[in-house]
Amino acid sequence: MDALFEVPTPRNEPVGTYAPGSAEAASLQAKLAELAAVKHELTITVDGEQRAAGGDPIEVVQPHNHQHVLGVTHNSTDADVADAVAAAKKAAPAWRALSYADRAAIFLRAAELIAGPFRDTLNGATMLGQSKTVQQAEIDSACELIDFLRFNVAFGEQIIADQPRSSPGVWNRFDHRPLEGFVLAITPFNFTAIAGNLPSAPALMGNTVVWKPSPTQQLAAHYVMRVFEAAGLPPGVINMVTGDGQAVSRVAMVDPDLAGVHFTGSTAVFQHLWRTIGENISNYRAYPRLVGETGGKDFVIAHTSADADALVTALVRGAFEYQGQKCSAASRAYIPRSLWNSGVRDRLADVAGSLTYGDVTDFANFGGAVIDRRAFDKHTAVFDRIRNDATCTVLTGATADDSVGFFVRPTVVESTNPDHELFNTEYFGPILGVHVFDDGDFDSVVAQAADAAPYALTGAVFADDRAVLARAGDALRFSAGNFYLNDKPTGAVVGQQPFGGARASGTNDKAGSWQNLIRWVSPRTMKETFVPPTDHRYPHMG
Ligand SMILES: NC(=O)c1ccc[n+]([C@@H]2O[C@H](COP(=O)([O-])OP(=O)(O)OC[C@H]3O[C@@H](n4cnc5c(N)ncnc54)[C@H](O)[C@@H]3O)[C@@H](O)[C@H]2O)c1
Ligand SMILES: N[C@@H](CCC=O)C(=O)O
Repeated sequence: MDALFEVPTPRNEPVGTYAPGSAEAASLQAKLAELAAVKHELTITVDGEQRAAGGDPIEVVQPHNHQHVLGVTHNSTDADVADAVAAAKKAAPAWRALSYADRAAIFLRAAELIAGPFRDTLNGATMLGQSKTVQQAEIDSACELIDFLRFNVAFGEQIIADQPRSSPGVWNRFDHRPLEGFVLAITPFNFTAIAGNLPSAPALMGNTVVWKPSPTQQLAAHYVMRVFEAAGLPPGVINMVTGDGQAVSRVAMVDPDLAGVHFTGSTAVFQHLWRTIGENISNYRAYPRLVGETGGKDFVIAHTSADADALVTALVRGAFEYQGQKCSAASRAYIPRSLWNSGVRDRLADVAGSLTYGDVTDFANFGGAVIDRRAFDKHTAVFDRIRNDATCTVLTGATADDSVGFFVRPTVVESTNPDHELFNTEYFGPILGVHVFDDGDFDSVVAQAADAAPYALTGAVFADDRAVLARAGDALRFSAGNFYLNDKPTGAVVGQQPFGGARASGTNDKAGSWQNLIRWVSPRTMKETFVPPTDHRYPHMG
């Protein structure tokens, strides 16, 4: 049917509380038990068919209980990826011929399925597979993913409605075509919402997709794929391949029909993908669109006028929720000496030291484990270096225990050296570096912090003095794509704080906004002249 429709006005999904004794807590606990009791076969999905990939097996475990295997996935082979690419190309003509309303309806339906019957499944899979507490899973795999799906439909409509002007006797139009070819979505372990958004955003705009999730997020990714199917997504529109990505790099990245890459993950991997495209640039049918959101070294800078309680709460939540494994996590703080000595140091160390990290199925815990052995080893190596560094004082933490799960304690380290690795290296875990400065040095500290790290993702300033907030905001203008005044630097909400950073943090195409979706269309400008001229001569020719 060809008609003009107005899409439903999106609203942010309310966050469930899962309070002790509540029906929602009981329902989720039952689902957690059900998911943990099964050893899942975590397949690829190509052209609507599920099958095991042909490469080496990979065990997907609970990070907080690494002996518990949740399922087995396999590395995809070159042939698996080639099949997925072929399926995406085959599905493209019918998918892009479908009206925007029909495509949008599928993703709106997916949002309602996640809000309803699939909510516990996605939350449970995210908790068990990625070691998120119920609060952290709820804001991710339920609310943020639902929000992406609902808001993207409205943003897509806004893009389609944006049309050029027309002069008398002429009708100018934009035909917002999808890209020619297929889009490759490569997603990180830490957010189920990002994993669901990266393939679905280009698909909404009419593209077909090959999606490779992270092996450590594969349990939740498996169920996101089932949601898309249950919502009526036709076979081949989103094809999921599994494993470490090597075959994707060998096959999909160099395919002449690669139309775009939608990536979130580390800076190093994105730069590798970009280089691969650069090396093959003359082999593609069109220039592939590159959208990548990557690492961060996110700051909190306090002024003497800051509220100490708000500052400590923001540091604890910003640095230690989800074990610091958010690209937005506070990982470096700059605190004036008077504030530090009048209680902030002791309260921060006390609260951080009291946080409980454990089995996330016990809802009383504040956090879980880091994602895998590699992350665990990286943190213990950092602790070894810090302990042997005279510029560093550990206030709490710097211990780790992998006997049951990959547990790393919330760690606060004070360093007298603002050029220390604590202030420029992404660890992606629960380590907060603190530099304490003389009260009068605020402006010079802001200037140093602005460029101390190669990243520019998130950052926050705490002050009660408006002139200070304004001055710091100017000095830090290019140091964070998401900038917070008197709030923690994590927890962006779709439609409210469009998310993304610049410099080494990515292309800043703002997930959860029209600015991301516009990368997945290639407009054709059309001009129709109703009564075309029939004489080639101009008036000045007499
Ligand atoms: N800026 C953001 O919005 C944002 C959001 C979430 C995470 N992150 C960043 O992601 C990182 C953590 O996530 P991660 O550990 O999953 O990142 P990662 O870079 O290790 O992996 C990301 C994805 O790339 C795949 N991959 C790795 N090598 C590949 C290759 N050669 N070819 C193809 N695919 C390959 C992985 O399997 C995974 O699916 C952190 O740096 C974090 O800051 C950024
Ligand atoms: N958008 C999330 C971070 C995503 C990266 O890991 C936040 O704002 O905390």
